[in-house]
Amino acid sequence: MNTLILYDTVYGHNFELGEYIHQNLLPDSSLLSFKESLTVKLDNIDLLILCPCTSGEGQLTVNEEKFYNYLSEFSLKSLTYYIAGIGDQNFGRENFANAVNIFDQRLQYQHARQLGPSLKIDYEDIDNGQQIITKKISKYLKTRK
Ligand SMILES: Cc1cc2nc3c(=O)[nH]c(=O)nc-3n(C[C@H](O)[C@H](O)[C@H](O)COP(=O)(O)O)c2cc1C
Repeated sequence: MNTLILYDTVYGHNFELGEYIHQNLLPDSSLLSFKESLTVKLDNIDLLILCPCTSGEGQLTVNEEKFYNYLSEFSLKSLTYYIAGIGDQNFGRENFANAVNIFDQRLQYQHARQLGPSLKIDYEDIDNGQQIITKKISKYLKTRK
């Protein structure tokens, strides 16, 4: 299985989340920043995990936006994806970790398959988020065997 984990980060939380998934759940995956992702041929990826950072008022970062546009170059019908992004609830319900929603809508629009419901994690509740992710991905890996 060809697995790619992408993150963007300002303060490090989403990088650490990507690293957690990489080290503990998907050790054979590649872990890259969104900035490094624009040369990856997504046709060759089976499982895409996104740990996006939310910036501005519920917006993508510049590098996430580039990747968002890059997605349209590919047919993603055989891609499975999972999105888990850390944000800050103090930015309000509409804006909280909204990068997760933006990518979810885009990937659904391109008919990619969801591994499980996308997850928004508050930066003060990361341990709980990691537990949910661990359960989801472990279950998925068992069903693939
Ligand atoms: C300028 C700025 C704008 C932000 N806007 C949002 C936002 O709209 N929604 C949100 O959930 N978090 C927002 N955040 C908070 C970050 O998403 C949050 O701190 C998160 O932990 C950052 O992830 P990181 O540690 O990977 O950089 C913003 C942070 C900054 C500095």
